[in-house]
Amino acid sequence: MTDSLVIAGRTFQSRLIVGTGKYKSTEETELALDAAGAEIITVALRRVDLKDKSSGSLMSLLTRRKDWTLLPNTAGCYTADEAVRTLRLARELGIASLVKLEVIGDPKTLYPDNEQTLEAARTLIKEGFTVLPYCIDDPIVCRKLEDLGCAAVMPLAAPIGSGLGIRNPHNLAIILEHAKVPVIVDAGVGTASDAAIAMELGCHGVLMNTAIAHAKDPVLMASAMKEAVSCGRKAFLAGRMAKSRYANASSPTAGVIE
Ligand SMILES: CC(=O)[C@@H](O)[C@H](O)COP(=O)(O)O
Repeated sequence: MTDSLVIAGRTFQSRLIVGTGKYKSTEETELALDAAGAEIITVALRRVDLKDKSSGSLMSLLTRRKDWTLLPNTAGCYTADEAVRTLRLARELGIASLVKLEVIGDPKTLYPDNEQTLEAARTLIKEGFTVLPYCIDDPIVCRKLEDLGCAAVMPLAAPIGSGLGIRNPHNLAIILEHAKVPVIVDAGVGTASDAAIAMELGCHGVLMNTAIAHAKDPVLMASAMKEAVSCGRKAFLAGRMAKSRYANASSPTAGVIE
């Protein structure tokens, strides 16, 4: 059975999107990303030297791995204007037009600024970018982003780097009920069960960085995340049994021969 993630007409086999920050070395980054089986790799435009393709640099790895789809992101941008300018620059350097829009509202929570995110999305979409916005887990903001033409919505599970896991499964369920574009949980995943829960809820993918990069063994955690996303997706497709307050014997008594 083929069960692919489709974003703006592009098909991906992996539903796990991973970041490239916080690793100890470029070698460790590559090993972890391979263990995650990720096809879409996000890179913070403001945190890497895009022109440094020297041996051992992150850009040399990202340029070499033609099998990865780069998802440049605007981490560290606090206004729509900054985010738009950052992505225009990346486009001039030939980095893909599929982009992760991240406009941060404050450095302590790293929560997104809704107004600025909407404004930046509007401009970028007009300019032909395919926009995947990081956003709050608010069904209204997600609907507005979708209405603007975003190719997916990426509500957070919890604050970036917090590892707190899915804080509001009910909001995610409402977002999923109404969205016609993929819903990708982005940020705050701490361990494999968080990723599985997101997928069991029906999310179309999970984006994460810190849970893998800051695990004691990032490569092992990356492979755990790969399996968790896949298991969660299978459980969602299989459809969970109904919950019941009372027991229901595994060997039914009806028809038992006395
Ligand atoms: C890499 C990236 O894009 C982060 O800004 C993202 O939101 C991941 O967050 P975590 O580090 O909490 O997984």
